[in-house]
Amino acid sequence: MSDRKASDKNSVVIAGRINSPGDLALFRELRELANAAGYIIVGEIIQKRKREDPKYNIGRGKISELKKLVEDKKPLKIIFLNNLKPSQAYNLAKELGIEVIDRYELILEIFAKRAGSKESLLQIELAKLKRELSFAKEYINLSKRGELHGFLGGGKYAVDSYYTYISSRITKIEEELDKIRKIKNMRYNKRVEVGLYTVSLAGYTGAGKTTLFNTLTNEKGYVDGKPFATLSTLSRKVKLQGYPVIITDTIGFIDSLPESLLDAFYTTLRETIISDVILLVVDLTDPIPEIRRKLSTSIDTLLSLGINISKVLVVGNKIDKATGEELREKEKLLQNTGLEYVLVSATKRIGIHSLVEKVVEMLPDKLREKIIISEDQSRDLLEEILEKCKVISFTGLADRRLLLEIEGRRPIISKIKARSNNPQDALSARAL
Ligand SMILES: Nc1nc2c(ncn2[C@@H]2O[C@H](COP(=O)(O)OP(=O)(O)OP(=O)(O)O)[C@@H](O)[C@H]2O)c(=O)[nH]1
Ligand SMILES: [Mg+2]
Repeated sequence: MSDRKASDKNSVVIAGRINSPGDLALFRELRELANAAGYIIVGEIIQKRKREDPKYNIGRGKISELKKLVEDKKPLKIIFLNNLKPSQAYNLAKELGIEVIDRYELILEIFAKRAGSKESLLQIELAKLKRELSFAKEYINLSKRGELHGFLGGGKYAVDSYYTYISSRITKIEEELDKIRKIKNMRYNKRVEVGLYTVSLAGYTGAGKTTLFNTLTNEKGYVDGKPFATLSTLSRKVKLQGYPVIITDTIGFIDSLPESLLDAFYTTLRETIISDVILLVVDLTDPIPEIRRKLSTSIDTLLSLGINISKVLVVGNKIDKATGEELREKEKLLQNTGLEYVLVSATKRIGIHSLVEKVVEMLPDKLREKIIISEDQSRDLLEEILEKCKVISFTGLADRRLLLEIEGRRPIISKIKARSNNPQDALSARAL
C-alpha cells in the first residue's frame, strides 16, 4: 500500500557527488531544472568525494542513506547530478528499487516537454539516440568482457542489431534536420543578402533574452521564468534608430551541456548567431559567483561556436532588482570581460535607449551617401531605400526631385546610388 499523496506523484530525490564549489552551484541549478521538468523535490543527498565509485558513482556508504530516504519519502525517481555510466544507472536502480536518471536525461526531459516545433522534436530524438548509441557501445564492450550479468536479456546479437537500427535512424533524422535547416537558412540568408543587419541574443538560460527580444520587437515570445523556455530560434525585422535589423532570439546556454545536445541544438545556433552584433545577456540578480560562472560558460560557448568576440555586446539585465553598491560590484564583472557592455532592465525598459544606441554604433560597414532621385522615378527604388537604409534627411528640390541622405551597409548603398543615377531605371519603373 502506498501512502504517497496525490501531489507527490512527481516527487523526486536529487543526489550528487560534489568535487568543487562549481559542482555545488550545479547542484543548486539541478533543483531549478527538476522544477522545470515538473518534479517536486522531497529529499536531497550530497556527497563530497573526488573520485567516482565505479559501481554506483556515488560512494557505497551513501547508498544505505539513499535507501532510507527512498523508503521514507517514496519518490518517483532519483535524479543524479553526475553523468552516470549505463552500468552505474543499472546498478543504482537495482540496488534502490527505483528509477534513476542523471542530469543529462533530465535536460532531455525538459527539452522534450517544451519542444514545439518539428525541428526541436527531431533534435531531441537525435540527442536521445546518440546517447543510446554510446550506451550500446558500452553494452557491447561489457558483453565482450563477459560482464553483462543479466544487464540486457537478449545478449550480444540483440545489442548488435539494435546498434545498427539506431545508427540508421540517426542518419535519417540528420538528413531531415538538414532539410529543415536549409529552408530556414535560405530564408535567413535572403534577408542578410538584401543587406539587412543582423543582431542575435545569446546568454545563459533565464538571463532574459526573450524578454529583451519582446521589448525590442514588440513581440510576445514565450517567457515563464523556468530554464529552457526557448528551444528554437525566432527572428524578427525591426528598425533600430532607422537602421533595418533582423533580431534573433535563441536557445539558452547551460553549464556542462552534454556533447550530443550541444551538437543537436547548437548547429542551429551556429548559423543564426553569426551576426553583426551579438548581445550576450547576463542576469544581474544572480549572486556574484553565479554571474562569474554563467558569464564564463557563455563566453566559452560563444568562442566554441566560432564567434568573433569583438562583435559581442554584454547586456547586464534585470537592474530593476539589483541595488547600489551590489550593482556596482556586479558591473565590475562585466567590465572585467574587456568587452563593451550596457546595463538594462528588459521588463521595466530601463537603459533600452542606450542599448539601441550602442548596437547601432557597432553595426559594421556603414556608408553614408547623398543621392538625388526624381519623384517620378521608380517608386520601388524609394520603397527599397526605406526598407534597406536609414534615411538621414529628405529634401525636396526643383523639378520634382528629391535629395536624400542615406546610410546602410556599403554594398547596398553603392547599388542604390548606382540605380538612382541610372536613367534606365527611371524608364523601366515608368513602364510598370
Ligand atoms: N526583474 C526582472 N526580471 C526579468 C527581466 N528580464 C527578464 N526577467 C525575468 O527573467 C525570467 C527569464 O526570462 P526569459 O526572457 O524567459 O529568459 P531567457 O533568457 O529567454 O530564458 P531561456 O529561454 O530559458 O533561455 C522571466 O521570469 C522574466 O520575467 C528584468 O529586466 N527584470
Ligand atoms: Mg527565451
